[in-house]
Amino acid sequence: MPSQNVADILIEALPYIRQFAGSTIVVKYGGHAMVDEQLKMDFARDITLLKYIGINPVVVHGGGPQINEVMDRMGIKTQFVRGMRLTDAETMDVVEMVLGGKVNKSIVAQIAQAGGRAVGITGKDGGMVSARKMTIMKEGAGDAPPEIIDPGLVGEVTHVNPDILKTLTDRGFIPVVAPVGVGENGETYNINADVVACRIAAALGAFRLILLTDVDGVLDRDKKLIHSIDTGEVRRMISDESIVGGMIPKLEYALSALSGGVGKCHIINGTRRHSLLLELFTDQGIGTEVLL
Ligand SMILES: Nc1ncnc2c1ncn2[C@@H]1O[C@H](COP(=O)(O)OP(=O)(O)O)[C@@H](O)[C@H]1O
Ligand SMILES: CC(=O)N[C@@H](CCC(=O)OP(=O)(O)O)C(=O)O
Repeated sequence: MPSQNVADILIEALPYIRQFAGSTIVVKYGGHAMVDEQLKMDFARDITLLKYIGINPVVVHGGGPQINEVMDRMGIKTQFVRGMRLTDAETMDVVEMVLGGKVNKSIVAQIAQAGGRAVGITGKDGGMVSARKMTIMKEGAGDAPPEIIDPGLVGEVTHVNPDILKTLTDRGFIPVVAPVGVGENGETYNINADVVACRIAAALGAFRLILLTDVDGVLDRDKKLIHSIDTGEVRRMISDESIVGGMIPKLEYALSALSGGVGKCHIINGTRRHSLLLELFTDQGIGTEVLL
């Protein structure tokens, strides 16, 4: 079991630091990994540390549970299909306020407290994330044909222009991106954060893509961690429903990021202290590696 002490991790890290210097690492920070203030501060410190040692981290965050909490308070019902929140205009307003406002700015503030210089943006800034309306195919029960679902203002990414991210990282800033995109006619889209992280990682040709969630990685039916998973196994596990919900887009888009040129992709448990450093800087690594 790897140590959880930062100093110990760093001693083991030296050869990796040399290898990773100057490279870009995209970190998807899932809403379920934002458990408490201590863990959030640890995350901010780990991201800042990466920048200090010459790596360029780009944070793409979610905030699903944080949106749910506000929707609950407002008495608005919410529903997910295949890991996507059905998004009407009212929901879109809440999503944009929570993700682009509260969640984004609190990550920026915590990185600042840790000594880093973060800039919080959404996919709308600098024309970064272009999107169009997504349609969702839901498997029919038994022999029933698949159902086509209109998810409202849920977007699929059509294009990522990474210029703004490159400008920020080149100037020493840490970009923190909320997963909101813009359509051809200026309309706002709610995009699953895993999707945005994977597409940004591909657009940047990232060396690593790390998806932080609230489970140790992809688990089998006995809840045992799968250390590496490839396309065939992902397909099998989705069709026999041992992979469901938010894990579906995570894996599907992680695979497309790898085909898009990302070096390596790992799904790890962000509720474990310093999991990011343990993944990057230890031989054993943690979590699940996704392979083509
Ligand atoms: N086979 C599986 N292995 C691990 N987690 C799974 C699996 N199938 C579904 N999940 C669910 O996926 C969740 C992670 O996805 P999601 O809820 O979107 O998290 P995040 O907000 O971190 O992106 C896990 O908490 C778990 O409930
Ligand atoms: C379309 C869609 O589902 N968008 C997500 C965006 C936030 C997100 O992805 O957050 P997590 O990474 O914490 O799950 C949502 O509305 O919850």
